[in-house]
Amino acid sequence: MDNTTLPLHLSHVQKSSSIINRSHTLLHSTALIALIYYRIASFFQTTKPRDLSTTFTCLLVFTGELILSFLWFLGQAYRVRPVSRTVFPERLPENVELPAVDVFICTADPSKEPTLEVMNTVISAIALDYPSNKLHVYLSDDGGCSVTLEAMKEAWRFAKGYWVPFCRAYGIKTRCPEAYFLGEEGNNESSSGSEFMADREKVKEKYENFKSRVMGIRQNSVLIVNRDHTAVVEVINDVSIAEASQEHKAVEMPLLVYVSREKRPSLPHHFKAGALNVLLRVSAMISNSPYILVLDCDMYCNDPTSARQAMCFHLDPKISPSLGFVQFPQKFHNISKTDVYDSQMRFVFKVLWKGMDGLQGPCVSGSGFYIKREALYANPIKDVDVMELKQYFGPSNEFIKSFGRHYKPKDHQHSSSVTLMKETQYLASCAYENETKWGKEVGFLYLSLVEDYFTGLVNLHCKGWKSVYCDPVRPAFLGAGTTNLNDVLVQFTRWISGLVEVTLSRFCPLIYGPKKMSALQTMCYGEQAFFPFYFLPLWCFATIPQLCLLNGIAVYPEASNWFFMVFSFVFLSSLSKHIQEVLSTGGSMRSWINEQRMWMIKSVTSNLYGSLDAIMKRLGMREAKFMTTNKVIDDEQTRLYQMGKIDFQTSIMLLAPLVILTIINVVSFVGGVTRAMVAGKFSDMFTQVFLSLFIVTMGYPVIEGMILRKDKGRIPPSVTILSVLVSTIFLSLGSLLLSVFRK
Ligand SMILES: O=c1ccn([C@@H]2O[C@H](COP(=O)(O)OP(=O)(O)O[C@H]3O[C@H](CO)[C@@H](O)[C@H](O)[C@H]3O)[C@@H](O)[C@H]2O)c(=O)[nH]1
Ligand SMILES: [Mn+2]
Repeated sequence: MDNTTLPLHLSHVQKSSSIINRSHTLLHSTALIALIYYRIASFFQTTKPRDLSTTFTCLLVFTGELILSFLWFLGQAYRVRPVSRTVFPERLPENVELPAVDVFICTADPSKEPTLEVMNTVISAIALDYPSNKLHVYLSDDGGCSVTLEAMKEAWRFAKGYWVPFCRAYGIKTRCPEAYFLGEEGNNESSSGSEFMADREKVKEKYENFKSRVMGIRQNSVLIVNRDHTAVVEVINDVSIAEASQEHKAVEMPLLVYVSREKRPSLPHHFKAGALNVLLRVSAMISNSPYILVLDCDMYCNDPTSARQAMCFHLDPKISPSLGFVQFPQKFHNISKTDVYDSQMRFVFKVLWKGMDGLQGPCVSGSGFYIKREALYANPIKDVDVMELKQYFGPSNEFIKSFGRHYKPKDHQHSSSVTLMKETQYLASCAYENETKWGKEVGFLYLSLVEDYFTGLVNLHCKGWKSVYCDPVRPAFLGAGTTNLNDVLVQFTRWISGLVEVTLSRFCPLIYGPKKMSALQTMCYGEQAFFPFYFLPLWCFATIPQLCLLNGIAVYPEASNWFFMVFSFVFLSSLSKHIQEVLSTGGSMRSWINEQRMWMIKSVTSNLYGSLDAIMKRLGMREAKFMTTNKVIDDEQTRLYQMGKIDFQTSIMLLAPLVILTIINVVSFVGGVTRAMVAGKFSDMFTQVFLSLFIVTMGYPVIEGMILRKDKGRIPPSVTILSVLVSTIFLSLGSLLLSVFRK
C-alpha cells in the first residue's frame, strides 16, 4: 500500500469514559449544591439557635468543603474528553527525510546521581534507533565534575567499540546496557545463535570493564559539586579517542558533547531551566536540530524507536504547524508490586494527562518530551531587526545567525573548531543572559522550581502551541522513582513550592490563562495551581470534627436528617469515582488505597510545607533551593519498599503531622464510641465517628509503625512521645476554647 496516504497516527476519544465522567459530574455537582444549600441554610436557621462554638467550627468545616468542591470542579476538565493514541512509525518517510534531533540530558550532583547510571542514560540515547548523522547527544553537567567528563569518554569508547554495533547487528530492544544485562532480553532470544551468544558474552565483558573503569574514576576523585568554575564545552567524538583503539571499525556514531556551564557562587544559576537554556544556545552552534528530546539523567531510553514515534506527530502536516511537543509518560524501572508510595504517580500519567490530551495537550513533564526548538524561542524570530533580536537572545551574532540556518549533516567535522568552541563558551557563561529575555520570555522559564509546568503554561500552551501525549505499551523511557517516604515527600514539597510560586505570581493560570487558552485547559492548569492548598481542608477534616466529637458538638446533620444522605452521597460518590478511575486504567484496589493514603499523607505534610516555603520566598524571607532527588540505592530501604512497608525514616517535621493526626483520630474514635454506648445516642455524631474511623483505617500503617514494628523503618518512640504531647495539648486547649464560647 502507498505509505503517503496512510495516517502516521490515530487518536481515539474514550467514549465510554467520557459518558461515565459527564454523568458523574452532573450527579456529583447536584449533590454538592444541596450540601452547600444545607450549610448556608443552617447558619441562618432560627428554630434551633446555635452557640458560638458550633457556628465557628461549622464555618471551618464548611470552608474546607468549599475548597474541596472548588478543586473538584476544576478537576472535571480532565474528564470531559480523554483521548488515547496510536502511532505507525513504519509509515514514516525514508531516513534521509527525517529531521535532526538533539538530546539534552541534565545531571547536577555526582553524589546523588551515580555516574554509572548517568552514563547508561547517555549510552541509551547514543544508541537510539535514528540516523546517526541526525542525532546529537548533549550532557549538561551542573556538578562541574571532571569525573563526569572522564566517564563520558569511557562511555563513548564502549558505545562506539561494542555497544552500538552490537545493538544494530542484532536489533537489541533494550539499549541501556545495565538494563539489558540485568534483564531477560537476549537470554531467551529466539535468534540466539552461537555467534550471537559469543558476541553477547564479549560485549558483556567489555561492559564489565567499562563499569570498573567508571568506578575507578569515581574512587580516585572527590565527588563534590564545583560551584566556581568557567564554562567547559567538549565534543567527545574527537579523532584522538576514535583512533586510540584499533579494534574500532568504521561505526557511524551520533555526536556527543559535554557541557558544563560557568558557575559562580554569587550569581543565580536557575537550576535545571538554566542548564537547559545553556544547552539550547550551545547546541544551536553545533547541530541546531529542529527537535529536542529532554531527559533527566536517570531516565534512560527504553524503547529505541521513541524518536520515530514522536516524528509520527511532528511530521504530520495537519497538526505539525501548531504542535509544540510530544510528551511521553514518566515511568520507572524500580517500582515494586505494591508501590506503597505511589511512586509511579499513576493517576497523573494514566488519567490526568490523557484528559488534557483531548484538550490542548498535556503539560511539559520535565523529562521524556520531544519539543520543537522554534517553540522555545518564543515569537519574535521572523521579520525583526538584529538589534531587537539581541535584546531577546543576547549579543551573540553567531547564535542569531543560527535561526535561519538549516542543519547540514556534514557539519560534524567542523564541530570542534577553535572559534566555534570559543563562541560556545561565551554562550555558556554566567554573564551571557544579563539584560536579555532568557528565562523570562525565551527558553525554559526561571520564576518557578517546577520549570516544566511553568514553561509549558506560559511559553507553550498560552502562546497557542499544542501538545500530544504518547503512551505506548513499551515504556519509551524508564527512570529511578523515589522509593522511600523521605525522598517522596522532599521531592513533592519542592514541586508544591514551585506550583505555589506560580499561583502567587501574575501567571496564576486562572488569571493569566483564560484569554490565552480554552476554559477547560485553563481549568486543568488551575487545578494543579490550587492543588497545593489541599492541606487546608485535610488538616481541618482531621482535627475539627474530632475535637467537636469529644466535646459533644455535631458538625454534620444527624443520621435521621435528609441531608445526611447528601453528605453520604458526596463522600461515597467521590470515593467510587476514584476507584472506577483506578480500576479502569489497570490499577487494583491496592493501588486505590495507596493513592488515597499518599494523597492524604502528602496533603498534610508536603502541601503544607511547600506552600509555606513559597509564601516565604514571596515575602523575601527565603531563597529558592533545588534539592536534587536522591538516586542512590539503599539496600535496607529497598527491602522495605519491596515488602510494601512504609519506611518512616524521615525528618521529624515530615513525620510528626502524620503521627499527631493519627493519634487525634484514634482518641476521638474511641471517645465517640464510648459516648454512644454510655449516652445511647449515636445518630447525631455518626458522621464524625465514621470520619475518625476512616482516617484511622487509612492511617493504620502509622499505628503499626508506632506500636508493632521493630525494624529500622518504624516510627521512633521519641516522635511518638512528642506527638502524644502535642495531641494532648491540642485537644485540651481546643476543648477549653470551645467550652468558653458555649453557653
Ligand atoms: O541545578 C540543577 C538541578 C537539577 N538538575 C537536573 O534536573 C533533573 C531533575 O532533577 P531531580 O532531582 O531528578 O528532580 P525530580 O523531582 O526527580 O524531577 C522532576 O521534577 C523536576 C521539576 O522539579 C523536573 O525538571 C524533572 O524533569 C522531573 O523528573 C536531574 O536530571 C538533575 O540532574 C540540573 O541539571 N541542575
Ligand atoms: Mn528525578
